[in-house]
Amino acid sequence: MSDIPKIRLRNVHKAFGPKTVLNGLDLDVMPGESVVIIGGSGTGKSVTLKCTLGLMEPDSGTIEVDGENVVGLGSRDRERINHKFSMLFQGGALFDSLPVWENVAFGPIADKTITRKQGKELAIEKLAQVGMPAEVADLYPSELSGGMQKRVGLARAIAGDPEIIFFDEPTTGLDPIMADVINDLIVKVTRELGSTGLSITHDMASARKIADRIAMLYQGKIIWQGPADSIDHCDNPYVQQFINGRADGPIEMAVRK
Ligand SMILES: Nc1ncnc2c1ncn2[C@@H]1O[C@H](COP(=O)(O)OP(=O)(O)OP(=O)(O)O)[C@@H](O)[C@H]1O
Repeated sequence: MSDIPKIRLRNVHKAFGPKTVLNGLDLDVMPGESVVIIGGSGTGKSVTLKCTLGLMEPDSGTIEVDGENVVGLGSRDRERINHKFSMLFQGGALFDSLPVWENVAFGPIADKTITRKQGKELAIEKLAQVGMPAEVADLYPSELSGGMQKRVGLARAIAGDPEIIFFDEPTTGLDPIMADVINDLIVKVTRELGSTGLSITHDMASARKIADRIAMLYQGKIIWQGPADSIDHCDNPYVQQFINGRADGPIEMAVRK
């Protein structure tokens, strides 16, 4: 494993008007590692993801991908970096007007790296990887359940063999069993590809399952990080309050201030 992090955030700051959201955030994600950022609503998980993806510029700090600072890149360089990424969006973000196979193969077809015929073959192969039969390829997103849409979104996220996959609340809106199926699939497909994963979630069951390392975001910083299986034994009171879903604790006191 290389010593250079796949993703490295250093001293990242982001404010909206008077509201400071990220306040010196540091985080490393090593090649092939799966890191899950947890934290309460409005703590800046999405802002962190958007800054890393280049959808939002941090006010200061650096964000490196494979050792290259990507903050402030021009559009051509940004496109080059974005080719390393894919994302599983919270709502699936499928195009309703396109059949499943075109949704799955959308990126490679749009990039003109494959023909439409090859795209359909690729889609069927990727659908199989997420446990879906070939017949699903010709259905439309509206004909699928939420869990199936999520699987199609996952098939799309892996279609271009990305080096890094971002997962935005991958289990939101799913029942606990389907959520577990999706978590297992995330682990399976990222291992098969050898991809690096960066996810954000509130769902501790999901974090425990898909993370090698969990990082907790609070008041604009990572206040604790460690192996997923160590989180239950950590003595950080903020983490303990969050993972046990307690109303009382230091997090509530901070909100009351
Ligand atoms: N474009 C924006 N303009 C102004 N404020 C924003 C913008 N984007 C995010 N914020 C603010 O930044 C804070 C963090 O938002 P963010 O969406 O990152 O939280 P989150 O941790 O992902 O929350 P949730 O778990 O509820 O999705 C919020 O107070 C939000 O209102």
